[in-house]
Amino acid sequence: MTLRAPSVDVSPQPWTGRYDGDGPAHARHWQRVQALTGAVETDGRAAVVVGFASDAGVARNKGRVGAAAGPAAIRAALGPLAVHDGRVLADAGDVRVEDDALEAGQARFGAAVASLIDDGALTLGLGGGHEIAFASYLGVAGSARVATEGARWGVLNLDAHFDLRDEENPSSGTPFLQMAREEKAKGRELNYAVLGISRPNNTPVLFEEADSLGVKYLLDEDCTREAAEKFVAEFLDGLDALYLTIDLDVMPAAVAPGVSAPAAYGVPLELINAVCRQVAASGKLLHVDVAELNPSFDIDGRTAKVAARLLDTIVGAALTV
Ligand SMILES: N=CN[C@@H](CCC(=O)O)C(=O)O
Ligand SMILES: [Mn+2]
Ligand SMILES: [Mn+2]
Repeated sequence: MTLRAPSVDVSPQPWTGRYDGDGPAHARHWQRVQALTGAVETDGRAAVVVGFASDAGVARNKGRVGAAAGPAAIRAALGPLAVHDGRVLADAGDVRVEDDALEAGQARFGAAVASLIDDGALTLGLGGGHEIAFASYLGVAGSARVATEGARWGVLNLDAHFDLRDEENPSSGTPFLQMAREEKAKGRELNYAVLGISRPNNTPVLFEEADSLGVKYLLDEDCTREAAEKFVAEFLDGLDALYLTIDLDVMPAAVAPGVSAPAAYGVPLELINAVCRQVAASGKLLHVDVAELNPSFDIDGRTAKVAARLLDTIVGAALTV
């Protein structure tokens, strides 16, 4: 597969980790990741990291800022993890949102993701607040697979929140309503499912918005393993392609403290990990992103480690189908 560096202003970031030796017996992501500059020839399908270093959406949504440092923290947690298979990982670099220039940053990220999907890559977006989701949407909807070939696609959000706020100013609380409106303008309906919704953390108006848009959702309290896998299987059934977005606040605060809005209840990590594997193993996964990591509220890097572990699960399952 030939990967080309995106034409937007990004450059591959440093990766570090423990060194035990060279060769496959000692392999860790930091040793294997390929810097995506120019054109890179890979052995089979590659997963390509694109960061979205943005505080703008959480700031606009009156949250606790710090998510712009998320991409570097996820790389630092993923770098040391061992690699047991022939997976190929590349790093395109970070799109950086300066101050409040959110829409321009989302457009740059979308362009980068679309071109990498068109090259055949599985793209991994590292947030950033959940405003990364609208940036990801621009990439998915702009890819040839969706825009030209007309793939039936949907977005599965693992999140305690709907993020369907109706606000004049787009933020980390609005991306899925923005997507629904964009799709409507194209004469289509957004296929949107959310797993992990916390009833006390979403007001009635958000449930009404979700119902009026036909959003499928599973409450955090109803997330047994069986119910979650059935929910995801039924959503996947009607689709050719999926965009998976993981808001780390879907997990309990003890597991994911490093977010703007930690969850009192949350969906257990083992269930979120199982759903990630299920989606990646379906062969339909087009793009995934991880949102809301705020390293300044993290405890001993545990949220970053969770993000890295989930990405490791996804890449392993998606590239070995
Ligand atoms: N990205 C979305 N965040 C949540 C935050 C909720 C909260 O601060 O309690 C939302 O807007 O609903
Ligand atoms: Mn959330
Ligand atoms: Mn969210």
